[in-house]
Amino acid sequence: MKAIQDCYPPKYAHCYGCGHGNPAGYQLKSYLQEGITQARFTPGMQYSGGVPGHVYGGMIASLLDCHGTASAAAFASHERGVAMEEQIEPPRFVTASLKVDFKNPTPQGVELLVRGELISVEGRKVRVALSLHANDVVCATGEMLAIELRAGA
Ligand SMILES: CCCCCCCC(=O)SCCNC(=O)CCNC(=O)[C@H](O)C(C)(C)COP(=O)(O)OP(=O)(O)OC[C@H]1O[C@@H](n2cnc3c(N)ncnc32)[C@H](O)[C@@H]1OP(=O)(O)O
Repeated sequence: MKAIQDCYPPKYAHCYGCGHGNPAGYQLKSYLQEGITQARFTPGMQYSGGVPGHVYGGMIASLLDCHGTASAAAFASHERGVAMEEQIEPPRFVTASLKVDFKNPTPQGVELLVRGELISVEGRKVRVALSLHANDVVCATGEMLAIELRAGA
């Protein structure tokens, strides 16, 4: 299955979160399956938080950020009855607002699961509920408002 981010036009390949053309970035890949989006990522040990063995909060927020905008694009496409990979110029979303709740420490050295569920699509505005899991424990939850870029942006 093609990742949502792999459907973006080449000009977005530099994205720190997901760009395949950014060797210093995460190169995150998100997938929409049965109404839920998922991505898996293991942060390097350099993303240590202040407490030894815990992942830095900003890293967690950035995973939710990139996965959330990819989710918004996939959910909006699905609502319009067309898959991401079927479009020459699929919709692109940026984060207008991202709220993160840190529920439990996120352990380092563990593969993290990031999930997204659609809350609503309202014109160019898509709201996504996000969560980040480690070893089946919910470490963070979030809510994003993503806005679709206008044509030509
Ligand atoms: C393309 C590759 C993207 C990769 C994504 C990776 C994830 C990211 O890191 S994105 C980077 C961080 N985000 C940004 O830099 C975005 C900066 N902000 C902007 O560019 C603009 O404010 C933008 C595009 C979000 C909205 O601007 P614009 O297109 O002019 O829309 P605008 O008319 O102001 O707002 C549209 C609607 O959204 C609402 N809205 C906009 N911002 C917010 C907000 N922060 N909170 C609540 N509502 C908002 C407006 O009220 C409006 O609602 P309605 O249609 O009901 O009146």
